[in-house]
Amino acid sequence: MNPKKIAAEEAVKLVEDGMIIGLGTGSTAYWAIERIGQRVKEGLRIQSVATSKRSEEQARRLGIPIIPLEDIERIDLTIDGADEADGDRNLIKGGGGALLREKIIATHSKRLVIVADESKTVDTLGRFPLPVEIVSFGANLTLLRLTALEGHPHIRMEGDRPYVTDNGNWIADCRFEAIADAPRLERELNLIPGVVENGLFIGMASSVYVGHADGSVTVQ
Ligand SMILES: O=C[C@H](O)[C@H](O)[C@H](O)COP(=O)(O)O
Repeated sequence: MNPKKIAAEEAVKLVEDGMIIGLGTGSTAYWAIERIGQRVKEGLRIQSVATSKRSEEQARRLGIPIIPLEDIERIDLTIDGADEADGDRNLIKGGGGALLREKIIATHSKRLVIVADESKTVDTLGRFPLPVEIVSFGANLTLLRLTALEGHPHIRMEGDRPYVTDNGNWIADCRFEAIADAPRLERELNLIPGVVENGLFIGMASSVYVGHADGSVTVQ
């Protein structure tokens, strides 16, 4: 039993005919997209928007209808993964670099359902390095501000070059270890010029589907 797969497949039971679905990014959201693809082949009628180029390619390969964001006014349900989820369903996201598109889609979704295995559940957010998307211009100065917040930032690398997001930006991974006041940190980070968005998703998730090794799924 793959806990990520069973959590994702359970969440896909929420998808109904006529919905506009936000497709998440990552190794857990992957299974949700696969299952949605199967259901589309069986006759499910939905439209979707993707949170990354990777997920869009997967959806197109599976025949899931993708619509441009400019053409929609609502998203009914988004199913996405997370790097950490606390007991209040606050999240760290962006381990796969998709946080900006994910946050835009999540903000405009009537429901954000998170799918994860139990390794992602935590008491306090922050052990997973918090991804912060920054513009490359003046990145060294932006890093100084992140350091002043005790974020111990490191530019994410891909080989010997900075990793570049779907939006052409860089990611600074920040080690806060334990984030005592996540709403405040989210605001402080986004006030830094050069920061585009950060991976704290506070009060956004409607539910978290957690897959366990014994094949069960619990919903928080
Ligand atoms: O940028 C990536 C996303 O936020 C992912 O949803 C997150 O990193 C979790 O990915 P995974 O399911 O692969 O652990």
